Order: sequence, then structure tokens, then C-alpha cells
Amino acid sequence: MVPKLLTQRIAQEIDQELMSSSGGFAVEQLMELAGFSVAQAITKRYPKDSKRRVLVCCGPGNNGGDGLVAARHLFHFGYEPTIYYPKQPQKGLYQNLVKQCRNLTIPFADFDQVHASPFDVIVDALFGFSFKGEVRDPYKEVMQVKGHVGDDLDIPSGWDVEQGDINNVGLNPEMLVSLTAPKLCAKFFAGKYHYLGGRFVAPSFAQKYGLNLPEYPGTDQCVQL
Ligand SMILES: NC(=O)C1=CN([C@@H]2O[C@H](COP(=O)(O)OP(=O)(O)OC[C@H]3O[C@@H](n4cnc5c(N)ncnc54)[C@H](O)[C@@H]3O)[C@@H](O)[C@H]2O)[C@H](O)CC1
Ligand SMILES: [K+]
Repeated sequence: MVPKLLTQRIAQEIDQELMSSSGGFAVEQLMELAGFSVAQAITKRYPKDSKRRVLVCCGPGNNGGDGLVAARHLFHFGYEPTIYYPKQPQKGLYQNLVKQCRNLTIPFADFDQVHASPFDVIVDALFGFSFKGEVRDPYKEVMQVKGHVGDDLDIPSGWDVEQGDINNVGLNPEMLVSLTAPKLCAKFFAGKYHYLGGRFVAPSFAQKYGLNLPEYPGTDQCVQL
């Protein structure tokens, strides 16, 4: 089963409809399931015995929120996450996620600490399907941190949602976890593992948008594409 690849507009429309009165979801619910599915996908490919130190880079929107949720679950799964979150919005949703992570003593690192510390896996939760244009500061520098296994959340950050890396950002992750459904840029993904997460789509909803989603195995929150 080959899932449909979404345009930016349709991805945003689906997101809005899930959280509308007809969809009935709150953003916190979707974010929790999205972040949980990313953390679970990481356990499948990067076992904590050899890949314990995980840097989670979080951006200013909901992609970053998914990253905070993933970091929290990774902690509970026995990993050692560190969070890089240069712009922390004042909105209660994000502040609460930060509080939850701080209560677990997950460290928040600045860029110098990120640069100086060894990590086994880098999770890119900087930008998702609302990214536009060229990467602006302060995010440019962290995208240059290379040499680690990368796991990108929803889309590789800095990539155009539909046309891929047209700005030559150069992020080529080993793993991509698409959320709800893959976006058009996923056809340029050349890494090893492509997973789908966000197990919350009603069959009627999937049918309406022609999403053609695969079945999730057992109780898993992610499925390899
Ligand atoms: N339905 C789902 O699948 C769900 C997906 N989730 C996640 O939400 C993101 C999309 O979130 P959104 O808040 O709309 O936007 P982003 O996180 O992609 O980023 C917006 C943020 O970034 C800033 N920005 C945009 N372009 C640039 C740029 N060129 N340089 C710097 N900054 C930029 C913008 O100003 C905003 O602040 C989706 O991908 C999923 O990961 C939900 O969590 C759950 C439901
Ligand atoms: K991302």
C-alpha cells in the first residue's frame, strides 16, 4: 500500500480538520501521539544500549512540540535526551511541555554545549509542514552539526515541503518519521528508514482525503513504509 504524498496545503487542511468540531481532537492529543510515535520509531532502529545519547532539536512551532513530547518518552524508555530549544514560545502548550521535561531533569543545552557534546542520534524537530522560504537564524548553525545519525520528524528541516532541499540545506537523515501521511518532499528522502506515525486517523477521514494509509502492526504507534 503506497500512501498518498501530501501538498503543504492539504497537510495543513487535514491538520485543521482533525482539530475542528468535526475532527474533535485537541492539539495536545495529536502532539502526544505524534511525539510518542517518533520515540517508538527511534527505539526500533537505534536501541538505547548503543544509541543512548539523543539530541532533540526543537523549533518554534508544533514540530518542535512533537520533539518535546518525543524527548519525554525517550527519557521514560531509558535514553538520555538533551533538548536544544533556542526559541521557546510563551504559549501555555509549549511551556507545559518544557515543564514536563524539566521535571524529568532532561537538560536544555545552548548551542555551545550542543557543539561540544557527543550524541549518538540527533532528532530534528525544527520545522514541519509550515516551513517556508530559507532557514532563518538562530536555526542555521544547528543544521551544520553533522556526523551523527539523524532522525527527522515529519519533514527534514529546511526542505521545501513539496520540492525537497531546494535551498541546499544539506540535511539528509538516515531516518524520516512522517506524521499522519508523508508529504511530497518524502520522494526525495534517500535515507534508510521511512516510518509513518500519528495513529489517530479515522478510516472515514483517510478515505475522504484518499490517504491510502498502511495498517499499523499490533499496538505499534509507527509503521515502516
Ligand atoms: N496532523 C498532524 O500530522 C500533526 C502534526 N503536528 C506537527 O505539527 C507540524 C506543523 O506545525 P506548525 O506549527 O504548523 O509549523 P512548523 O512547526 O512546521 O513551523 C512553524 C514555525 O516555524 C517558523 N518558520 C517557518 N519558516 C521558517 C523559516 N524559513 N525560518 C525560520 N523559522 C521559520 C514559523 O514562524 C513558525 O514559528 C507538523 O509538521 C507536525 O510535526 C502536530 O503536532 C500534531 C498533528
Ligand atoms: K523536522
